[in-house]
Amino acid sequence: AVPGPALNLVSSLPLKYHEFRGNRTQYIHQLHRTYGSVVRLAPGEVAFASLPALKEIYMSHGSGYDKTAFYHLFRQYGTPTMFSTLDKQTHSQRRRLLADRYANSHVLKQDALDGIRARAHNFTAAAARAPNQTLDTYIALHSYAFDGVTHHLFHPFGSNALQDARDEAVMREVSFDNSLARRLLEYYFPSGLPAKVADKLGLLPPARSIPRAKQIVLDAVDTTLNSAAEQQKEGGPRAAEFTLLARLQDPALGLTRMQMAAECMDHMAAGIETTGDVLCWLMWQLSLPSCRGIQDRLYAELRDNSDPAKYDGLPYLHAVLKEGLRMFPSIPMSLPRHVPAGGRVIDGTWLPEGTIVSCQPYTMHRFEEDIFPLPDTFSPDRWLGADPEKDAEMNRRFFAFSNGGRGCLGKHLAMAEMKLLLRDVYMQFETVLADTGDKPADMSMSDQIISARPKDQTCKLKFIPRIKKESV
Ligand code: HEM
Repeated sequence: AVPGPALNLVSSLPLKYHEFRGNRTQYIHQLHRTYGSVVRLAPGEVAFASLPALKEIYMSHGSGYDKTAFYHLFRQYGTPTMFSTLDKQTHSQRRRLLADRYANSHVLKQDALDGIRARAHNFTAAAARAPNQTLDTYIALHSYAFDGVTHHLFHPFGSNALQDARDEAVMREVSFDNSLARRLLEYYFPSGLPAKVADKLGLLPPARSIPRAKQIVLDAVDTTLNSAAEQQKEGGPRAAEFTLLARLQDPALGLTRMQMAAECMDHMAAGIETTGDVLCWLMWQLSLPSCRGIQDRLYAELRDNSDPAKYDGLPYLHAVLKEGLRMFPSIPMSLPRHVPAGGRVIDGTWLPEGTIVSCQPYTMHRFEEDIFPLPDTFSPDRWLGADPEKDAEMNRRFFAFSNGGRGCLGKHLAMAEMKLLLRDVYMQFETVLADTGDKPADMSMSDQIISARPKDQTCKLKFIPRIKKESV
């Protein structure tokens, strides 16, 4: 039998209780710490925290095991997307058509990268002019992520949330969504009855409502479709060649207007929370007094390599970001998959077909302490070791972007965005926690549907210019 609390063998209530409280990831992590690398979550659901299980579930047979119906929650405009597709074949057909838009060589193309650089510049400009040098980095980083991803999706129709309050309001609509409980109810009770009852009793926050975000995407799709219909009038508005939208509109793909919009919307959502949250946690961590030495070392590396083209090959910057992704993976929670027909043995445990199985990045990055010693300590040095075998062991367990055929498509874009931002910030500023006189913000994890965010959704940091400081 799979180890775990006796109650979990007969009831899914303990798991659901923690899900509704936004605490699924920590609950599963604690179960692993108590029961080991395989634990029973609920009658038909088991979690793993080992490399053989990760490989089997996510990397075997092409794309690994099929996704569960949980992913239907990610349909956009009521239309399936690549991410929400359960069936492997349909998924891989779509992925093959879109993958080159996110290849590293494509992300690094000048037009694509210049837009991200401009947004990183907007961020440091906002920090430089912030009253009392203090910026709510939660807001500014989510604006940055929004601007960066929409540049890649549909430039010149991308957002400018760092400079334009109307666009910032769109980012807020998406990032401050509070519909976790309602969406879980939809998933567990598709009939909709419990949600209706809870509504009547005033127990639920409003349904997810992102009308302005939906409109931004539809406007971009429609503007370019109309101009295509007018035989691509010279100078008429159209999506830049490097964008996802330009690819989606290729007539050879045969996609409908709503399919294009749904795919763009999905990638937009995938690119705001994830990148914004990792950067927010990481900059908060770096701003703690204990990390002052880390900031100084990062600054020294950036100052000695000031050529902007070199940002990608800087070992310490890379190690700092990797450690941020290890400790604060913005999709920390278990990624559910079904055991295929006939059942399977996963890391020595036989499970019948249909069992929901998963690994979670949060635990994969902490559980095996011989691989990740002092797992709750922020230590970029662990990624700079001289032992290639040890590095390989850590990298095999690195799961922030998932792995295999359904792993993150946008990871090169995300890495470029995060490195460019960190480079620009830490070359110019030292950051410290702002002394606002308020109670410090709660930065602990609050699980949403698949992603997690800092609980209070605010993070005020003070940006002290390096040059001024050095010349004092
Ligand atoms: C730090 C930033 C990011 C992190 C940590 C992250 C993480 C992940 C993870 C863990 C998955 C797999 C989820 C699952 O199986 O349920 C995923 C999928 C995906 N991500 Fe990201 N992501 C990030 C940024 C981005 C960005 C900027 C984009 C750009 C559009 C993006 C686009 C996607 C897409 C399209 C998928 C679905 C791939 C598929 O179904 O084949 N992500 N991401």
